Amino acid sequence: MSLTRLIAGHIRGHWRPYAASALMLSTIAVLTVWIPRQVGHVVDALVSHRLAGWDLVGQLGLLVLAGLAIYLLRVGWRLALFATAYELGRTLRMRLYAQLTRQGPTFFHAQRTGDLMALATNDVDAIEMAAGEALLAAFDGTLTLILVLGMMTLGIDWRLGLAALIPFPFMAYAFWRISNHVHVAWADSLKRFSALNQQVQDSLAGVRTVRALGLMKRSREQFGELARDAGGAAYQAQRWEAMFEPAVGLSLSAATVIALGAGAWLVGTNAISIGQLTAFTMYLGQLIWPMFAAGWVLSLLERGRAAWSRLHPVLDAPDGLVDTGTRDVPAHADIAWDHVGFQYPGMAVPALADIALTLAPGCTLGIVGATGSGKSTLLRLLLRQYEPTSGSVRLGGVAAPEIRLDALRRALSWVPQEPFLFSASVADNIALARPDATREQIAEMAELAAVHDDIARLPQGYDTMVGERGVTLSGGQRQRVAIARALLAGAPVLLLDDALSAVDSGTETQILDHWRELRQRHPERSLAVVSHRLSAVMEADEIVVLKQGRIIERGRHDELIARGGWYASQWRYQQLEASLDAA
Ligand SMILES: Nc1ncnc2c1ncn2[C@@H]1O[C@H](COP(=O)(O)OP(=O)(O)OP(=O)(O)O)[C@@H](O)[C@H]1O
Repeated sequence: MSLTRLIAGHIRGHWRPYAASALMLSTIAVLTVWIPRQVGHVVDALVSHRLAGWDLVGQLGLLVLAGLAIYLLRVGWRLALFATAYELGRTLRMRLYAQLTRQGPTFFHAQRTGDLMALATNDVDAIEMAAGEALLAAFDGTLTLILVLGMMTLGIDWRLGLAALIPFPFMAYAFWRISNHVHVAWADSLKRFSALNQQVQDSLAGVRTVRALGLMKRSREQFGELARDAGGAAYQAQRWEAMFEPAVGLSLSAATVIALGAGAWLVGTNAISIGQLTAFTMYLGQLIWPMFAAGWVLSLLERGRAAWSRLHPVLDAPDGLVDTGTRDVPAHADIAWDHVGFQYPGMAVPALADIALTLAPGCTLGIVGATGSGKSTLLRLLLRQYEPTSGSVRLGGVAAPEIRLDALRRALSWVPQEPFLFSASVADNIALARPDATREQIAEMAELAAVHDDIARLPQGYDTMVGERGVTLSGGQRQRVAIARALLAGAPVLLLDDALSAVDSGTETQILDHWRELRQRHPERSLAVVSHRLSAVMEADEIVVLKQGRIIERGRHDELIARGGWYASQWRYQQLEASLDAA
């Protein structure tokens, strides 16, 4: 879709404020061209001594009233129009936001965060300006131009009008050339602003690393370079924009010289009066606005077009995850990885190969293995963050893609190793999936996740703000808050993806004991635990050991110990480590 169609669609949906603005602008234009005519009449009447006393005051009063009306109408159209342009900005931002929430890892792989932020701010602003100020300035400018030219040629003298217009085709040509340059310059400027945004985002996210490695100087230099580039590109764009005004000035000066020369001759031959020549020169002055508006409108439209050409591919990107499913997750469903294989895009070797595994309701599955062996990927396929390359994931016999995404997500509570806390209170963070939960329910889940005492020690307890704008919780506290959040969501399946890695083993045991107590109340709930620490899975109904994407050992804890393989040696090693720690 082009920018024109986007704006046309917006106008159709919001025709009332646009129509009101157009009406007000038309009235302004008529009053504006009426003023020089009135001044011309007054001048002629004064020259011929026909106007004096209260008549003069009355005529001048009309001029003042016209000026006042113009002022009020200008305020009116701005208010009506900007409100609807902001509405377009809001709609675009909502579309962008919705698009971002629908996308999967592949999309975010291809898009840089800084770019996306720039789209939501700078680019949407530019489109807003094109749909607001640019559009109405175009309307107003064109209307004023037609009326003023009409008054100059038909209302005063067509020969004088035509003579005065000689410089304008040159100006139109100059405008066309300048606007081409403006387009290229603004596209470049928006791109460089994105790069700058990305650098700010990276530096903020990695500020501690930058400092720890003593890279401040290099980081400052990099930033300086990008800031210079962005500033330089914006300056370049402004320089081209600045060319519009001299082009207008030059044309008008030439037109005024022609008008005065030809006008003097016409007055001399009595073809027009002095009052008419006065009005004519005032009309010439009034041409400044349409000319200036033309330059301004072109530059705003170019800016809008450059922004739209960056924004619309993102808005139109196909959904990362197509929700084709129509079915619910069957009650008491077992989860099966049915000979699943998976390879990450662009990777040479598969992350998982021929995984056949079942998690029955009420059971616990432990997933262990060396780092990079595919443990997290197993859960990601169940969550449909990626689709298997071969085989399928099934819930109660139904293939995951046949299940509606919202139903699938309701059935699974996932806690990643690095959970995200939003800038909100601890209570709100826990109640994310159940905003209507009572404080008692929230506290109960926090107790189960062994984080209640930590929260009680925070300055405002459960009301303490956390996340970007609040207190910083430790990695272990964040993990436990996320576990409380998942428990409160109450999904039938809990997935802990190394989600106990930052808590000590005593707390880990406590949380897993609490989980077993909770399961007495909800015997159908199941749990899948990915962990490096084997103590987290030793009670599981089945433990699988992964190596390079394949299951190399499986069974219960005792069976695996008896087997004497990777699990048994890892267990011995971890036991030894724990006893050394305790000593
Ligand atoms: N987004 C990705 N793109 C490409 N390759 C990936 C991606 N995520 C993981 N991998 C690769 O897939 C393999 C399995 O990764 P996975 O995260 O499932 O392992 P893991 O056993 O959970 O590791 P860890 O214990 O370190 O968390 C690894 O070789 C990893 O490098």
